[in-house]
Amino acid sequence: MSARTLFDKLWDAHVVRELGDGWALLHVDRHLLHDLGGGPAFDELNARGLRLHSPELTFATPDHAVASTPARDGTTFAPGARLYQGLRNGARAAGVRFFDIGRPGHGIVHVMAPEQGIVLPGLSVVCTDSHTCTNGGIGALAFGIGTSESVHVLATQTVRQQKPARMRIRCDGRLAPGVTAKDLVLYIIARLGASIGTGHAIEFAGSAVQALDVEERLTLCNLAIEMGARFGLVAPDERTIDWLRGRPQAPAGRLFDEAATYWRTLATDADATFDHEEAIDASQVAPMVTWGTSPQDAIPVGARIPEPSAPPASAAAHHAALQYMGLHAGAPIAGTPIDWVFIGSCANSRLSDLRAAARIVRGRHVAPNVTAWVVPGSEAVKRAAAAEGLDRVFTAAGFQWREPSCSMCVAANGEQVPPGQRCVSTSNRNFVGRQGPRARTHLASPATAAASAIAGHIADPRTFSTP
Ligand SMILES: CC(C)[C@H](C(=O)O)[C@@H](O)C(=O)O
Ligand code: SF4
Repeated sequence: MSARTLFDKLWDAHVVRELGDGWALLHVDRHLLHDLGGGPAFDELNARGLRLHSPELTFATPDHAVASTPARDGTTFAPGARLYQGLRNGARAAGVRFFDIGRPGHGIVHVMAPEQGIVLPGLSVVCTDSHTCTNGGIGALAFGIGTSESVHVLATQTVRQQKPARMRIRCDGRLAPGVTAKDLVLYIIARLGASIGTGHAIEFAGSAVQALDVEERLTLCNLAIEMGARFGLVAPDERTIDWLRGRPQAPAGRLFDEAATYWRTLATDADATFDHEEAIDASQVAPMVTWGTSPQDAIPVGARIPEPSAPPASAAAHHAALQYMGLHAGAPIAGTPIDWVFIGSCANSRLSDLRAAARIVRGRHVAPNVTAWVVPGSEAVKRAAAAEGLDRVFTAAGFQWREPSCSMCVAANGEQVPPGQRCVSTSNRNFVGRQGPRARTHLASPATAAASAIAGHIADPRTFSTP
């Protein structure tokens, strides 16, 4: 067989039938359900008199519309109670594993699925959520689908999909100290634009990507959709294999070793070709922060807010973004006073993210003008962080330590940044109104968010010595 990319290998392994014009019917190995999509999909399945095809390949977790308040339950955020109950009842009736809040395994769907070993390299994974691409960080064929497609998956365990073009973004060189995967991906989006990946599956490769730990690769692929790509991928390697060994839903013993032997075959062949290639010098990346209302509006934290550039349409958008954000071109972004810090979301709420933030926070205090939250991405992250004492590091510094939820990333559970207020957020979208009506969002890494919480303004994490 001719040389193939990682993406080709994953795709080929799942084609049930070619449908013509680049379309294929794919087998789905893991169908993930969250509270916004899962209940409605079960309702439609039932209304159409269809039966769930493969309950053992379907996994449900409530994440978007549940409160993150300490001691919450599924109904604490009353408007989300129906979604929570719809998912729970639909899952129970259909015999689907439901990871209830407060129980081991619960969390933001894109955090708990790889963490639990539900998602593995080489598997196809779908969810009614655009950030399903996160799972590509361990070499899964993972992509977001719509609710009617989810009903199709429930009924048939297959999905119709058009094969995208293949892109490789090679990142070589070393990330400087204090620079993280979040900074790298914001840098890539700023450089190549928020639509560079449209119609493509992006493989992130090169020495800088190989040097990332697995959780950082999940962060990198999480933002593939913010460059327009429904698939982001990193080839599984020994780090991936070590990270997955012993996960609750992963195979064990000899079966794990056999699976790992297969995973080692998935990397792109040396002579495989891509439809589009880009190269990034990772040594040039600084801690990044966004100034505008698209993830591509990212600049180094030490830079000035850019002047609008031609053509006029983009200049108008630039002005609108500055106005929405209450900022002025030419001013330094660092030093901008803030009101909120949100450390959470499927981009940056894993244990390594909380450790990075805690390193800066330890022994310091949140500035009096700032309300700062830590929302761990899963029950397992929350418990592991607490076992290391990170919860106390944060609370002693004046942070709120909350329960796993999407929370203020999308404010679907009512947890909003108040109108006109400014938030440094470790999430992945800074769209108009994303964190609440008129809320102003600056995307950044956990270290930059932590440094900003302490400083009371947007701050460079490298200026904080860490003990
Ligand atoms: C609500 C959900 C469908 C949505 C998505 O698809 O990504 C959300 O998770 C988001 O991050 O905007
Ligand atoms: S944490 Fe944010 S980006 Fe991730 S699934 Fe939830 S709402 Fe979407």
